[in-house]
Amino acid sequence: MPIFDLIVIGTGSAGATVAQTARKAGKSVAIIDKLPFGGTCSQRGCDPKKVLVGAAEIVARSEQMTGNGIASAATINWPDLMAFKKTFTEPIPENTEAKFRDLGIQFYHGVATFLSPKTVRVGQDELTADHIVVATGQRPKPLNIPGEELLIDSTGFLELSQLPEEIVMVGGGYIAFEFAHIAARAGAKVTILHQGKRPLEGFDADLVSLLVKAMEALGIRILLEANVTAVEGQKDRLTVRYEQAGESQSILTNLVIHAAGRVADVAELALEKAGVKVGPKGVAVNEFLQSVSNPAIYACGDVADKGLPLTPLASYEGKIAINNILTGNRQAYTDNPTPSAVYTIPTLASVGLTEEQARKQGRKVKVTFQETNDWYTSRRINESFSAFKTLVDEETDEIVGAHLLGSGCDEVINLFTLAMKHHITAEDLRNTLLAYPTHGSDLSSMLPD
Ligand SMILES: Cc1cc2nc3c(=O)[nH]c(=O)nc-3n(C[C@H](O)[C@H](O)[C@H](O)COP(=O)(O)OP(=O)(O)OC[C@H]3O[C@@H](n4cnc5c(N)ncnc54)[C@H](O)[C@@H]3O)c2cc1C
Ligand SMILES: NC(=O)c1ccc[n+]([C@@H]2O[C@H](COP(=O)([O-])OP(=O)(O)OC[C@H]3O[C@@H](n4cnc5c(N)ncnc54)[C@H](O)[C@@H]3O)[C@@H](O)[C@H]2O)c1
Repeated sequence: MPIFDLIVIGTGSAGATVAQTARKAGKSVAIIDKLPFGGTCSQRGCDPKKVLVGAAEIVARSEQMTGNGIASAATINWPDLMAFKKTFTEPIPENTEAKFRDLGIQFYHGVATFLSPKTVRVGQDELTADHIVVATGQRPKPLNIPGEELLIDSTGFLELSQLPEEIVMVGGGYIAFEFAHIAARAGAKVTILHQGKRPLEGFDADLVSLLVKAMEALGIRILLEANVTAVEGQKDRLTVRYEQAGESQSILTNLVIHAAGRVADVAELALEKAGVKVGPKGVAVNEFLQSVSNPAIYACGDVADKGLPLTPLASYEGKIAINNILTGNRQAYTDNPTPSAVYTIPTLASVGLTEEQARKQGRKVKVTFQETNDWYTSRRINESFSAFKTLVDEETDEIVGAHLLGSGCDEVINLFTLAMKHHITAEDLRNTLLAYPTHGSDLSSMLPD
């Protein structure tokens, strides 16, 4: 039985960070993945998604400017766009494998399953190690409805060779909103069926309602408190059945996409054989990202029950987990300001507390909210929906939350994050010179005097 210092399960942002750092520190390392190496972000998530968003932005920008110097709007050629996307995703597995080989990391393809607290099986191999890191990410949550097998998930959407005319998204979070914009800009008729009262629940309600208006102006239908009960039909002739306000309704469509959330991917791990406890949000870990029930096991990234399931956190947690394995639990997980963006057009971005959260916590904050479609940065590109909301602590003058809607706000949110992380006050920010005219130069006008 091969014996290692460390086994890592998962080759995504979290797992790869752990394996590479451990190997560079001289440890013998094995890494396992059931899918082509490289994880979600680079092959089935952030990166390919944003290639498609890039094309959708060109369509949106050219539509906005038609009649203002642009003769006609651009259109998307879906097969060409997918071919371009593949130039990013296809090299990933080979490049990842080559990196592991160069570093001397032993790699295994297949499903990892625990046999005991320190032993894992992959295919015919049984591997054992002093420490095992679970970095297996998330998978779409089961919907438990008849016809569930007729839906495709985000991975399926990012692989579509042709875009159908009509699409229904089940769910009202990141994936539903981002994919709805891509598909609509590529010419599809999109309906979002969301079970809750408001979509994108974690984001500022005022900005989300403006974003919803922007989507409706684009022709995207958003149905709220709509509970999908079944999907029927075959191939590209599907009926989605749902209940809304006590009434049974249905929609005929060509494609139904699962965008109703993701859960920790622990199904095949047999974690009970390793004595590893799992909570509703994933593997239960302490502040050192160590399993609360088996000290030989650590978990990081989307599969761990700490932090949000976002790429920057997966790598951050990977670094913490491996530092703790190498040095004996010295680095506690701390909540950093974590920016997040929804790549719709206009983009929605957020960091820190929402107004609702600040009020619940009893924080005394100055709240500044304004629609900015008449600001130069929006008018220059003829953007109709843009706004911001900032929250500044009344006593310390530090920013506790920033919420932005509009072009460029996925970059501007990083300036707010820097200010929050390094305790730069609103006054200091207002007095910082920033290149003009840029989206960033709007920052000082978003802060109270
Ligand atoms: C469509 C989509 C778009 C996204 N867009 C963004 C974005 O714009 N920005 C952002 O910050 N985040 C985004 N995310 C989230 C981001 O992709 C994840 O937070 C990040 O990839 C998590 O990394 P990870 O290493 O924890 O897991 P992953 O990258 O998911 O890696 C886990 C790996 O473990 C493997 N695995 C699972 N179980 C087993 C097993 N039993 N045996 C062997 N291998 C196993 C899987 O095959 C997978 O390769 C997006 C996610 C999706 C789905
Ligand atoms: N830009 C980004 O950073 C980005 C983009 C995509 C995904 N992600 C990550 O991936 C995760 C998964 O994305 P997601 O959009 O699937 O999940 P999500 O949690 O963002 O949204 C799922 C939504 O679907 C709703 N829902 C749940 N069950 C439903 C049902 N049966 N019918 C209708 N609606 C239902 C939920 O209330 C929720 O609003 C996210 O939490 C995020 O962390 C990030």
